[in-house]
Amino acid sequence: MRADQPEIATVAVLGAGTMGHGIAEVAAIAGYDVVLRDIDAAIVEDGYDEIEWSLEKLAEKGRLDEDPDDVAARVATTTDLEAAVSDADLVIEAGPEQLSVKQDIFESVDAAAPADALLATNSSSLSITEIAAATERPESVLGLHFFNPPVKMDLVEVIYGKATTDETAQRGYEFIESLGKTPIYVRKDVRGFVVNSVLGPFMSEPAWMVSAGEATIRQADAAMVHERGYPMGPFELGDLTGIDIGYHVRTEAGRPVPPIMAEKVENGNLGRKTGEGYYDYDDGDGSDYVPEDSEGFDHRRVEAVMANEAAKLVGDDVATAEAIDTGMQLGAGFPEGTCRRADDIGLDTILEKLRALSDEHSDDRYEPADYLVELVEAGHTGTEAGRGFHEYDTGDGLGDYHTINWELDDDGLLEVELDRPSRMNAISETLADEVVDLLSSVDDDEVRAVVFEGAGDRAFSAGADISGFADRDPAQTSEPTDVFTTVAEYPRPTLARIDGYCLGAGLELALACDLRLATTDSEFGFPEITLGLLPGGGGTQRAIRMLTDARAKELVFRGEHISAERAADWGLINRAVDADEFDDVVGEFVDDLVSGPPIALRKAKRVMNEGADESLDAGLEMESQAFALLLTTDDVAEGTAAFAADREPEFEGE
Ligand SMILES: C/C=C/C(=O)SCCNC(=O)CCNC(=O)[C@H](O)C(C)(C)COP(=O)(O)OP(=O)(O)OC[C@H]1O[C@@H](n2cnc3c(N)ncnc32)[C@H](O)[C@@H]1OP(=O)(O)O
Repeated sequence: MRADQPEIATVAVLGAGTMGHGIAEVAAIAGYDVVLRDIDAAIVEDGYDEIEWSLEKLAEKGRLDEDPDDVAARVATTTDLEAAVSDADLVIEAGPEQLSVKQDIFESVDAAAPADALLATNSSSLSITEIAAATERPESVLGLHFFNPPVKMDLVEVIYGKATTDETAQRGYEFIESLGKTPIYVRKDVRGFVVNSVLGPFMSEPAWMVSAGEATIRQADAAMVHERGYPMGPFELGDLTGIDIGYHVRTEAGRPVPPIMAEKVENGNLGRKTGEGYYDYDDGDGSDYVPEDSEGFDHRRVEAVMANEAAKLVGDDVATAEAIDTGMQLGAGFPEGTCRRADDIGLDTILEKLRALSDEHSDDRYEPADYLVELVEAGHTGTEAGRGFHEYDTGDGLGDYHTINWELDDDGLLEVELDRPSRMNAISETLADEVVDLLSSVDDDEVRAVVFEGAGDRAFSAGADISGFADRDPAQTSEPTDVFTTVAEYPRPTLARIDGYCLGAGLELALACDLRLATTDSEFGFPEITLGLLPGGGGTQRAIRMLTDARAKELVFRGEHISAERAADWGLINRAVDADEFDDVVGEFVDDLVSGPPIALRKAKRVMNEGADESLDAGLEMESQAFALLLTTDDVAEGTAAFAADREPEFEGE
């Protein structure tokens, strides 16, 4: 931010509908003074009531740090546009999706808002450049595209219009970060921005296939959900968002409309809102596809067209591959980013598929993006090649991981963050592999202790990633206990720092650690039984050894959550601590672990873990051998000397 630009303190939100009041609410939660404006007093009051209702709900769920009344008190309401924006540092327009309406609003805002205010539109489909043209200061206008509902959705696209300056975009980006949300830059004003551009083929390609009799609706939905792990099928999603919406987007862009889509719109079958769309919700069972319907669907075709769209965006400098992947995960709930998935499939395979489709159908939409061709010609064909859209670790360990973050500090503390907050840090195969890779590659001699934690403020981890679970072939599923065994056997003390849900495989990971500390708001459980499974990552065995028989079986058989207090009372965790003391308590534990004698800690861990499965005599024998060995170490000399001198010992692990 330039020195002459004001800190954002006051935000004016124009439009009190679903998006407007949602944006006003998240801004108020983040501490901004907000003015919510709409043309009609009743609409503004409805919007304000929705904010109050939503804040109460957040407070009930323990997801608000303040009293809801105090947050709501930061939102003022008005119908006077000039009054709303005259003191605003940031104006966010969230009116109807009509260019002329938005241009009228921006013209008025331009006349009334301070000269240095940032002017944003929440448009999801209109041109930022054309909206900005209604002002005398298009350089200060940008898109801030929140997703619905803003309170729940983490992603915001920060979009440049043609004249938007870097300073303007950066101020918008930093504002979004200050809301605790995740911004991605969309550096050119392209139709659909990033998320809707890539989501387009997810919905339209299956529609072309069904229109041509190459697939059925249920087959496509079942395959994309149960085989490829998407949260919804393309037709199910079309019914939810409204088939007419996709239809209008395509016609306005001058793009052909798949016949099945056109037919539905002509017949007024627009989806859930009309009771019938691709599925019948009034007289039928709605989206009633089952996993078995998926057989034979060419999902590669859909994913190839999506990857091609992503390649166009990267090649045209609209967005980076990282931004696209973040956008698709947080904005569309995809299990992984489109670029990352394309890299896993292999960009050469994707290119081949597009060329084959192009030969077969001679349609522009299969024309490979220049950037995709360049990557393949340069040998950057994806994960296996070490580089594709992204760069990959080539097997020599300690790479830049995708689903975990890690840091090894000078004291030897290795912090590992499970980083899939939009999926409650669910443990995917990739995440499990990355933890194993990290622990096997890091130099043990430099590590004195390991702390695992979950990203975000909702979960340590809500378990194994359930997406596509039902359809997974057991023979193809990698050994689920690998990661848990690696953690359990890691030769340094490990600690799980738990704040939020700790369920299923998440709890199994925590149980594989030596120590577990949790905030009192955390919840524990093995819900696997409710899915027809059992805790398959060592959970049954560790729980039965750690708890009484009755308690372990209660956890596994009932699948219920238990509170952190009960978990501590049962001995499942070491402590349940109030949130405001949590960091201090974790710090005290960690200090002891990283400053303790490394060899003695390593031996103690091993003797205790292995001895527990042996007879008492065998365990005592292991203990006495370890004790004798420790007597020969420098650390013992240091420990006893420090005791005699009444000072803190400095153990070197020698
Ligand atoms: C061998 C080991 C096997 C296992 O571990 S099996 C898995 C066992 N775990 C579970 O069954 C827990 C599943 N999750 C839940 O029950 C709920 O979530 C919570 C109670 C943890 C939280 O509920 P709420 O506050 O309503 O949040 P939300 O909308 O359900 O979750 C936010 C997003 O996170 C995704 N998610 C949550 N858990 C998982 C998971 N385990 N695998 C994959 N995704 C998960 C959701 O789907 C959703 O995503 P979207 O926002 O796109 O709808």
